[in-house]
Amino acid sequence: MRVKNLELNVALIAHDKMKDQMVNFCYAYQHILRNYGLYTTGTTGKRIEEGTVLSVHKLASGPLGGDQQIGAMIVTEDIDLVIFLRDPLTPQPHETDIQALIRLCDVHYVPIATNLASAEIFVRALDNGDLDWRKLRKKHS
Ligand SMILES: O=C(CO)COP(=O)(O)O
Repeated sequence: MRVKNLELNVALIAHDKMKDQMVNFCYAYQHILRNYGLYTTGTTGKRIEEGTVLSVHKLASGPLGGDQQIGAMIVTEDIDLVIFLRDPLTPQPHETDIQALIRLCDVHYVPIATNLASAEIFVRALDNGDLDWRKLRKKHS
């Protein structure tokens, strides 16, 4: 049996048109995701909890500052992987917050998947232990 690993935390965020995709993704990988601390923007988290067995920590809704709250957690090394299913075809009122979040991932060496194809690879990598190096980074931060 796998020991629950709360040392690594995953952020899950989806724009409105991508929320069904996010719920389906979380449903398919809930056996992996349930082993990690899960942090979401507000509406994404609500949808994930309605559609899966997962419990998540819900922050503010994205347009109201949720992306910035996740960004602050990245700065303190409290987020180790970001799955952000962005809608590339719809302008967002908080585009600057979105860009800031992506930038902080690059600053702090946090892997970020912005579409389903990369999300699947990353979640399997997480399960394989490929992101365990993040624990060392947290330890020394
Ligand atoms: O807008 C978002 C990310 O930029 C997502 O926010 P919600 O999960 O609250 O819809």
